[in-house]
Parts: sequence; C-alpha cells; structure tokens
Amino acid sequence: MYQILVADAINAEGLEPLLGLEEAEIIEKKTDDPEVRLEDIDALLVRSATKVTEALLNQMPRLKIIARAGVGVDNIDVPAATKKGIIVINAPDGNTISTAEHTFAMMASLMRNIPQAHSSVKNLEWKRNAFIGTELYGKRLGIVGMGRIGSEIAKRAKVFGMNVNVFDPFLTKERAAKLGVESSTLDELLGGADIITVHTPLTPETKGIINEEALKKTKKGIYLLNCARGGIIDEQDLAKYVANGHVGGVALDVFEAEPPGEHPLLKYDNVIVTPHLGASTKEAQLNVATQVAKEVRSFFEGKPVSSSINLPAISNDVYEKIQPFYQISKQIGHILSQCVKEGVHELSVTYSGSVTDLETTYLTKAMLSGFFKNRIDVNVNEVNALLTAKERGITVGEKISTDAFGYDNCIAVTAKGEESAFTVRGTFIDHYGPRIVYLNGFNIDFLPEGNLLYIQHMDRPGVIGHVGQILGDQGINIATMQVGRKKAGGEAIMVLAFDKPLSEAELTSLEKLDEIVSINPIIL
Ligand SMILES: NC(=O)C1=CN([C@@H]2O[C@H](COP(=O)(O)OP(=O)(O)OC[C@H]3O[C@@H](n4cnc5c(N)ncnc54)[C@H](O)[C@@H]3O)[C@@H](O)[C@H]2O)C=CC1
Ligand SMILES: O=C(O)CCC(=O)C(=O)O
Repeated sequence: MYQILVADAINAEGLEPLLGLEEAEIIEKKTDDPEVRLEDIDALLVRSATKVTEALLNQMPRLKIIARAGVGVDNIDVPAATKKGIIVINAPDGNTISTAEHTFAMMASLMRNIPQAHSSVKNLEWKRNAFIGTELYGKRLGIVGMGRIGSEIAKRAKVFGMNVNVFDPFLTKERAAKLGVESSTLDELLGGADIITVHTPLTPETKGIINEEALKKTKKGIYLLNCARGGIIDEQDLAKYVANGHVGGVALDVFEAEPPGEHPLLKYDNVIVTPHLGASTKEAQLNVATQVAKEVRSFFEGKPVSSSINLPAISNDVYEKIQPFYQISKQIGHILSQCVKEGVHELSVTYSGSVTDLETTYLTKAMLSGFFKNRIDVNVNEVNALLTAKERGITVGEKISTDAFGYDNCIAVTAKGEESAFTVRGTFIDHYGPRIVYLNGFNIDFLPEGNLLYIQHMDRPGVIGHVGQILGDQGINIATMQVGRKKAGGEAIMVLAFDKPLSEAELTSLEKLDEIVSINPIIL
C-alpha cells in the first residue's frame, strides 16, 4: 500500500487522479502531525508552506517522489532529494496565467492607487485629488526573467500600449523577436524602465539581482513589482530606496520570509502587498493539483513522469520504445556487479544498432542503478545514478559503435577494476525478449532473469553431465542450461537457471569438480 502525504492545502478535486491508484492511501496532514508516520510515506505533495529540508527527508526512508503543486521548488532541498534518489516534480504551467494576471492586477493597482483609494472610501473619505494615478499606456516595462509568466505579462503589456524591454540571459534573439520584445542587458533595462517586474526563479544568481547597486541605476520614480520570489529584489535595499523617495511605488506578492511580520516596507503607503496570491485562483489550483496528481499516479504505475526537476523528461512514446532496453540495461549492470569481485573504477557502455536512435543516457543511468543495487545501501535509480558513480570515483563513459555483432541492437558494458575487466553484452529481440549474448569473452545466449549460476570450466567430455549429476543427486532441478566456449578443449562457461537460489553447501558441492574453475551465483 502506497502512502501519499498531502502536507499543504491542495485542491481536493485536482487530487482525484490519485483516487484511481490501486493500493494507495491519501493522508491529508502536516508533516509534523503526530499521527503521521513519516517513515512509511512513499509520496509527498506540497505547495510552498512545507519546507522539505534534508532533515525531513532523513526521516522519510521510503519516500520516492516529492510533488510541488506549483512552479517554484525553492522550498524543497532538491540536491538532498537527488542524492537520495527521490524524484522531484512540479506543475510548471498550471498557474502561469493566474500569476501573470495577478502581476498585471498589482501593476494596475499600483499605478492607480487602488488599494489606498479603496481603504480611504471604506473609511468614509472622498479624496479624489489624493489618488492621481499614472497611465500604463506608453510606459516602458522592464521584465527580468522571460519564461512562461514573463512572456504572458509581455503579451498583456503590449495590448495596453506599453513598450517592453526584457532581460533574460537564456532568451534567444529569435524568441525575443517572436514575442515582439526588446532584449536588453540588465543595465539597459534598469536605466530605461518606468516599471520593473521580476519573474525569475530564486537562485544564487537571481537573489538580490535588484539590489542597491541596481536601484541606483533606475530612473527616479521607478515602480517595482515582485510576484515571483522574496529576495529577488533585496528587501533591505528596497526599503532604503523607498525611504529616500527614489522609488515611486512597490507591489509585492512575495517576501523573503512569509508571513513577513513587522516588515520595514509595510509602513509605506506607496508599497502595496498581497499574501503570496499569484497562483491563488480556482483555475490554477485545480490545474496544478491535477497535474501533480496525474504525475504521481503515472509514477506509481511505472510510467514516465514528464515534469521532473531532477530527471530528464521522456514522453510516453519515447518511454514505450526505451522500456525493453531499459530493463536489459539494468540487468547488465546487475550481472556485472555480481561478477566483478573487486572495486570498479570505470564503467563504459557501448551502444550499437537500433538502440542508438534512443535516449541512451537514460539507459546508462538504468545500467548504473542495476550495478549499484546490493553494492551500496542507498537506493540508486536514474535520479542519483550519475551522482552516486561520481561520489564513488567511478568514471562512466558512453560510446556509439557501428558493430552490433550481428544483432539488431547491442548494449555492451565493460567494468574495469585494478586487476580485471569484465564485459557483458545484451540485446533485445522483438517478440522474444532480452538476451545476454556475451559474458567476459564467451558468446552465449541466455535470459537474464531469476536464479542463475555462472560457471567457468574446462571444456572436457562429461563435465556438463557431472554438474547435472551432482545437482540431481541433491534433488535440484535445472530449469535451463546454456554453454559457450572459445575453442574445443579450452576454457568454457555455462549459465544455469534454477527455480530457487542454491545454498552454500550446494555451491560447494560443485566446486569439488576438477574441471570447474569458478562458480558465481547471479540473482536477477
Ligand atoms: N507568486 C506566485 O504565487 C508564483 C510565483 N512563481 C514564481 O515565478 C517564477 C517564474 O515562473 P515561470 O515563469 O513559470 O518560470 P520559467 O522557468 O518559465 O521562467 C523563468 C525565467 O527566468 C529566467 N532566468 C533564470 N535566471 C535568470 C537570471 N539570472 N536573470 C534573468 N533571467 C533569468 C529563465 O531563463 C526563465 O526564462 C517561479 O520560479 C516562481 O518562483 C510562480 C508561480 C506562482
Ligand atoms: O502554492 C502557491 O500558491 C504558490 C505558488 C508559487 O509560488 C509557485 O508555483 O511557485
């Protein structure tokens, strides 16, 4: 039974896709609720209130997926989640329109003193001359961060007859032209704008991007808006520039600490505020809840998730194509892990044939997750596979080759240690399935599944019979047996499959045979 903890207020109708998930229990409680058993939780759904820290993650050993019903994931320790192999997803576009509309409403309110005038009338005043506003028409709007929300604001600003300058280092000239905006440097934007609005994520680069140094470059009377994340406009520096009269007005939906408490900016009449309402519309809340609920459901159904922060997204189509190779990659990694008896410092994967048309990085990560399974006590999956390899000093390489050894596709992985190297090759055959076709120098053909025994032996008459005899005498049934050799009378291998793993005593009984060089159980 999967336990899904919904720790923040998430739209109930939007969570409906989760109800169709068999074997799932949905718990709507805070993470610090004494009734919540954090150690049993498989999925955590949050908005911005719950801070998903490393300390919290340490208490949640079963956690597999964190879903943020919204865009910004700055309340989640994504590196800590990644290290633990926990997928982090968000709802990237469900609240774009809401937030763009809120920003626009804030901009209009700010320029026309609507909140101040509203309070005044409610206080039974009628001061028409006290609230002379400024038109948006013809003004220059500077947008810092031209992603989903920034772009929607630009569209609306143009309809209002505003000129739009944008600063976004990741915006291409083509996209700027398509959006009909002028791309500029930050300094040009600061110097030319009448109104500046920020729409970036909060990152080390964007934290304080509008600070005292930037404010100095703006026109006197500048209007500033932050409906993205507290801290993108430095609050202390902003308070200084509001106090000295340089800033004409400010609209804030977000604060460095929420709620802001006794904040120096709150005492100014020309500072208008809302309590982080950008995404607070019925539509946006339904959208984001539905988006993450569908994703969490897909995840537990073993389907791909498309809005992961720490895993490359793959579409259902691509996933269908990649799935067979994904399994065999994992199995190759797991076989290598059990066959190489020393520390490995290099894993190199060579893809050939039709598999090279696919997203092979995903397969390499699957191979790594198979390799690390049982080797380390951390759950290694595609999320933390490369990081885990790096932390353990294992170099991971990927190559493409034209030689598929006569197969339609081939995935070959070589593990190198100080003393040895071991290569496994696998293929996926349509309507037949995954096969291991090469094991450390020997061509062979077996199904990588179940309880296997890999035996290295000398190619002598009777050896296969002796192995069968010894096992038969102990009542052990051999399900399948494949053999491979390089030349008659030389080294050879056999791979046997059993219904259950062999015991230590049963393995030792085989070692007694003179022709046997080594025996190695492989459990897949
Ligand atoms: N107030 C609210 O309720 C809401 C706030 N947000 C905030 O708005 C932010 C933006 O959301 P979206 O537009 O959906 O994200 P997005 O990812 O589509 O856009 C962010 C843009 O910022 C740009 N950017 C990144 N670093 C930059 C830098 N150093 N300088 C200039 N531009 C930079 C990126 O290139 C990207 O184009 C979110 O990260 C979130 O923090 C989002 C939704 C609701
Ligand atoms: O959950 C919310 O209302 C906050 C939305 C937000 O800030 C975001 O999506 O980044």
